[in-house]
Amino acid sequence: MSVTQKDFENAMNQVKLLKKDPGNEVKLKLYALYKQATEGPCNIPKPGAFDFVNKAKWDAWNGLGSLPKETARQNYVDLVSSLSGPSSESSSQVKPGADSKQEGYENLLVTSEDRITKILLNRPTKKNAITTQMYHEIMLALKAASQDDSVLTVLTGSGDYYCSGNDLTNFTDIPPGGVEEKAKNSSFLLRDFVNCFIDFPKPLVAVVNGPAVGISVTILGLFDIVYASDRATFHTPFSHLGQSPEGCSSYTFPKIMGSSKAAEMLIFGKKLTAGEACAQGLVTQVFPDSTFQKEVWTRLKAYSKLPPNAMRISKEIIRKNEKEKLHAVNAEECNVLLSRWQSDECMNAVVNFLSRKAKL
Ligand SMILES: CCCCCCCCCC/C=C\CC(=O)SCCNC(=O)CCNC(=O)[C@H](O)C(C)(C)COP(=O)(O)OP(=O)(O)OC[C@H]1O[C@@H](n2cnc3c(N)ncnc32)[C@H](O)[C@@H]1OP(=O)(O)O
Repeated sequence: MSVTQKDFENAMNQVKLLKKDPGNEVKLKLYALYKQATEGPCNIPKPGAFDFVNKAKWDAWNGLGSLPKETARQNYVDLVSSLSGPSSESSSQVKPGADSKQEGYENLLVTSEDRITKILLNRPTKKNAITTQMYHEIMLALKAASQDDSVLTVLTGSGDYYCSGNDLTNFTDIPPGGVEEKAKNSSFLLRDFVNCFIDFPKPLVAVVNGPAVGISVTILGLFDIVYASDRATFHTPFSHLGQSPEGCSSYTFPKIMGSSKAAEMLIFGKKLTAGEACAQGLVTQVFPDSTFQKEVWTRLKAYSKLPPNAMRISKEIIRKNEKEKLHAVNAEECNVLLSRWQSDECMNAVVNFLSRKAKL
């Protein structure tokens, strides 16, 4: 059976999550198959003999001759699957039954207990800022949660923050194709990431244990319930960062809180307290921090005993008329960001953040 574009994309994501370095020879094979699958036969001039790295890459790609794109795609998927082996396979599968902890994620802790799958952002020293790898891990965890035996899925953070948004060092890892290539890849990544939330089939709950920034705030409009500690704050400083709204917030926020309140947050970066966010409908309920975990988990355990099919079908009917619109909004927001990320305003803001400690 031939592989689909989705299989190919999944394989690309798997490569980023490989625990063991597969070695240069395999990496060259992967590179060559990827280029052949996406661009066809080698179409760039042969690098000079002393340009060792690019020459090795060129040799590997050129060596595939006129291998059809479809076959290259198939070979790429097969190679990745042989590298992933059973351990990484199991990392994206939730074992049915109680109390299982899934291995294989670097900055997430995914557990399944009492029919609830909990995805914990687990990078507390960086306030749970989301690295490129974490975007992929969260997508894999959501995919696994959508297929496991749990009936509710929870996203929460470890330490004092819920999440400080996109890790701003994601801007520093510029590939040979330059900022434009990085921006394009990031735009696809962001689109896929947000799509996973739009399409998630089970009730999805955010347990906002502390301050939330950027994308961790905007995607809240795609959750079914948002519980917040009274320590939590909600901040979307997009203009300060030379960026623009994502996570479908340009559509969900005005709908949830009205256009002027949404503008204060999304254009002017007004930070809301948990109480304010609740009054504006972004948060379902606020709990005192001292009893937050106990009260929330007691409530969620009770909800998890409700008939799962009824909950899933109710979610589907509540959301289905919006899905097409949300996908269109997501695509448009990612497209706008593609040029925002290449703007001076954005670059300067990122440089300011990254150099702030050096200035102290
Ligand atoms: C062209 C390339 C495009 C690439 C794009 C990739 C895909 C993008 C998808 C876009 C999606 C989303 C947009 C957003 O989310 S915008 C919001 C981004 N977040 C921020 O602006 C927050 C930045 N952080 C802060 O303002 C502060 O750190 C804080 C969260 C208010 C906490 O302040 P604090 O004083 O209490 O703690 P601090 O010492 O600053 O932080 C502790 C360590 O954590 C590091 N850290 C915190 N947040 C981030 C972050 N977002 N990115 C990277 N690092 C972060 C901080 O640097 C400290 O580290 P260290 O101890 O100095 O090593």
